Amino acid sequence: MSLVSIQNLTRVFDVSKPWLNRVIERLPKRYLTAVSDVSFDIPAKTTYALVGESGSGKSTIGKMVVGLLPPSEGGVTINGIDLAIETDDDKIESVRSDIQMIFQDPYASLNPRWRVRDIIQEPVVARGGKATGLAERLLEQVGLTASDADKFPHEFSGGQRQRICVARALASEPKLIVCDEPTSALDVSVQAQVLNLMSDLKDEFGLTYLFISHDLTVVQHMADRIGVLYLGRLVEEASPDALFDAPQHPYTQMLLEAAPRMDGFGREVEPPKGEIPDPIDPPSGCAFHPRCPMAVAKCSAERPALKTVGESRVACWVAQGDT
Ligand SMILES: Nc1ncnc2c1ncn2[C@@H]1O[C@H](COP(=O)(O)OP(=O)(O)OP(=O)(O)O)[C@@H](O)[C@H]1O
Repeated sequence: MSLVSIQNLTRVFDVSKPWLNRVIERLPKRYLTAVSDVSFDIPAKTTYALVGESGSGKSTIGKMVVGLLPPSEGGVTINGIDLAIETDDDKIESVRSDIQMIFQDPYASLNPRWRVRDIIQEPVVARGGKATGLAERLLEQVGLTASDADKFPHEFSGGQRQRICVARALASEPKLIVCDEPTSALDVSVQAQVLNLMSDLKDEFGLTYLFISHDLTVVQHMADRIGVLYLGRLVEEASPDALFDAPQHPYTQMLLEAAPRMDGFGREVEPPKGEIPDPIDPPSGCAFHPRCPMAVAKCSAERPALKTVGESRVACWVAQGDT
């Protein structure tokens, strides 16, 4: 059984303006579908990367996986338990303690008034656990020193702060860490160091990662499997080798063209061409068709499902040879 199983996950936001609805009666409600019918599994001790442009639904999926946001439809099970419907408090607590999240901005996610020791130990202390020496041990494991435990967050650089966030995430011995753009706020030179650290810790602690990024080249070396999201839907899923060697979906091809193809991490990436459509009023058929250089008539009429093509699963009529 996979550690994480995501089935037909959908999240719709009501984006009507309540004050306007009060003024103008019977104004139709407006809904934004941020995530639509997304399914994938993450086997234990592997890294699944979700990649897509801003607004493609990556963070919304991350929040549903950690239980911060309930799905509108479909669900997420972790070790077979669905946090949105489970009623047994012990089971909910055991799943919650297995999951941690690391956010993009290490500046915002550390309490500036707390010493690093208290920040790292907090998840353990909050559960009534023993934390003596824990912060010092974890700081050394993330490449800082035990004496850093007495300092405050402002005494560290951005990369060091993200290391503190990693140490805090490890404190409760999680099985799954959801990493939402963990390096994109960092200097290019520091990004690779933090990514390498996260890879090493994964092996050392047997971690499973859901890794969210807008940059395919960042996840190329970390991921066991990559899912490409476009306007809330998975459009391609493959291993990094298959995706980089033979991308099937025109959107994946566009993302790869926008990214420099050299080895390494974190270089400046040009945005892909064309405008992202309005998610409140998405295009018919395949939502990518207005930007797609290969689109045919069928693409605007019918939405393709994910099907296996070569070593990928891809949702594209042209790639599937079914035009
Ligand atoms: N609470 C909310 N209420 C209304 N709309 C939301 C809410 N949260 C997200 N959205 C919308 O859902 C869509 C997906 O957002 P999400 O943040 O998941 O995308 P993302 O791929 O993580 O983008 P980014 O890289 O910019 O964070 C966007 O159109 C966003 O505006």
